[in-house]
Amino acid sequence: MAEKIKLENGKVVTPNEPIIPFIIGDGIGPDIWQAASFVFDKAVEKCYGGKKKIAWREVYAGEKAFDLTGDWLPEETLEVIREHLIAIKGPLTTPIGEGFRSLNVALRQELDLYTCLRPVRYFNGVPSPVKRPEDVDITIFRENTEDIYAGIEYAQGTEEVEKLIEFLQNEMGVSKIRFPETSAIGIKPVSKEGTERLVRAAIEYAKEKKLPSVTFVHKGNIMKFTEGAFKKWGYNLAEKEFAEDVFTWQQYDEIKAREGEEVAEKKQAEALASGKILVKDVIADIFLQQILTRPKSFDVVATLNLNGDYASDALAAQVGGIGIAPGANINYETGHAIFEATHGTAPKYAGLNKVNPSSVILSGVMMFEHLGWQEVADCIITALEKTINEKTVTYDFARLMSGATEVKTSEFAELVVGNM
Ligand SMILES: NC(=O)C1=CN([C@@H]2O[C@H](COP(=O)(O)OP(=O)(O)OC[C@H]3O[C@@H](n4cnc5c(N)ncnc54)[C@H](OP(=O)(O)O)[C@@H]3O)[C@@H](O)[C@H]2O)C=CC1
Ligand SMILES: O=C(O)CCC(=O)C(=O)O
Ligand SMILES: [Mg+2]
Repeated sequence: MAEKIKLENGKVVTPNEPIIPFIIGDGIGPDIWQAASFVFDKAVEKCYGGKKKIAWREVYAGEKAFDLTGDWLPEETLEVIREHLIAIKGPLTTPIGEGFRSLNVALRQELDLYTCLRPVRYFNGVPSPVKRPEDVDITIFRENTEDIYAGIEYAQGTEEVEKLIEFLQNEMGVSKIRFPETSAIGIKPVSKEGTERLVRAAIEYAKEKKLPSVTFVHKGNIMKFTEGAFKKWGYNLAEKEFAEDVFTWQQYDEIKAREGEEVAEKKQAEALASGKILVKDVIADIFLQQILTRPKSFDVVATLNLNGDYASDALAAQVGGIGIAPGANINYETGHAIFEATHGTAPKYAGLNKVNPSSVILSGVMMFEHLGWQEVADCIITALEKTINEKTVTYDFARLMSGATEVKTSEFAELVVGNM
């Protein structure tokens, strides 16, 4: 019997026939969803021989929702996901000139899915532009509800922006708006609560997976009270809530100021030798260089919304591109999660049965792990790797590989299933 997934004592409880809402998505969405869901169903069948299966329930968002209901993001869709906890989606186009800045962002905000979790690792055989792609094994915890990404913006020439600029100049003494007559204004909210819950989730993850470091990526040297505070609140939270588990660069600096560099070095070395997680930070621009020059320095990354967006596409490129970049949007307290690829709707490929479905397939792998169906996740990974190693791949990999056979999205899915 089809049943809802539940959260009991903070743990996901998955029935044998869980109802999982899905959004097909716009652009390449239908092509990749068809391929990915075929892989999911076959893997579940292979692992459980009919004893377990997914009861898929389609919900609408984006162009399909608009065509059917006149609404880009119907309330019913949000209600169904709220009720069923877990969902998976294809990419959604942002309707230009409509009320939503981005439907994807709106879904994250409405359900308060504060962590955008994007693990980036190399799969054997995938073509990459770097020499040692296997050195990349970095999990991004991107804050998903705040920052300049929250969409609080006022267009140039509007009454609102005039009011805001006048307030900033006259009430707040701001004199740095270079061209006040022709400026638009964006607002960047970054809170202590928002930072703390994200950083807590990132450290919990590092603890659970026994990873040696968590790095805060920020631009706090310039944006001191938002990105700088993210770093400060992050360090304080780590030291307060994870005193037994971490050693931080903030502690290092304090010991160094008090007792000298040698002592600080010694204490850090002792802490790390005893298995503590090193909590450190890096400024966002140099981070983009260091992920190329020494990616092994990073394990878990906790960062703000916009930094996380840029970093996830940049890191994806290092391990083969956005065609193989999965993700999840999660609220660890309520248990709500929406799994989705890192990429968008790639409109020029819509309906061509051409693009790589691996990002959605791997987002499904993350979903199966989250549900506790590890054997299904393992079965898909093994078959996917085998298919890539056989060099039967979609256009994005084929153009970078020698001796590859280019296959269509649906053919790739069939080959993956054949390799299970
Ligand atoms: N979560 C979401 O739903 C997201 C939605 N979007 C939305 O998507 C739309 C298009 O955004 P855009 O900036 O073009 O970014 P996209 O990620 O949609 O596409 C950019 C490029 O990435 C490559 N690509 C994307 N997906 C795949 C895939 N599955 N397999 C192989 N290659 C792939 C293609 O590269 P190439 O040209 O080299 O072949 C494509 O042209 C916008 O409306 C944007 O707002 C964007 C990001 C996330
Ligand atoms: O919502 C969008 O249109 C873009 C979102 C995005 O790029 C992302 O979350 O990585
Ligand atoms: Mg993005």
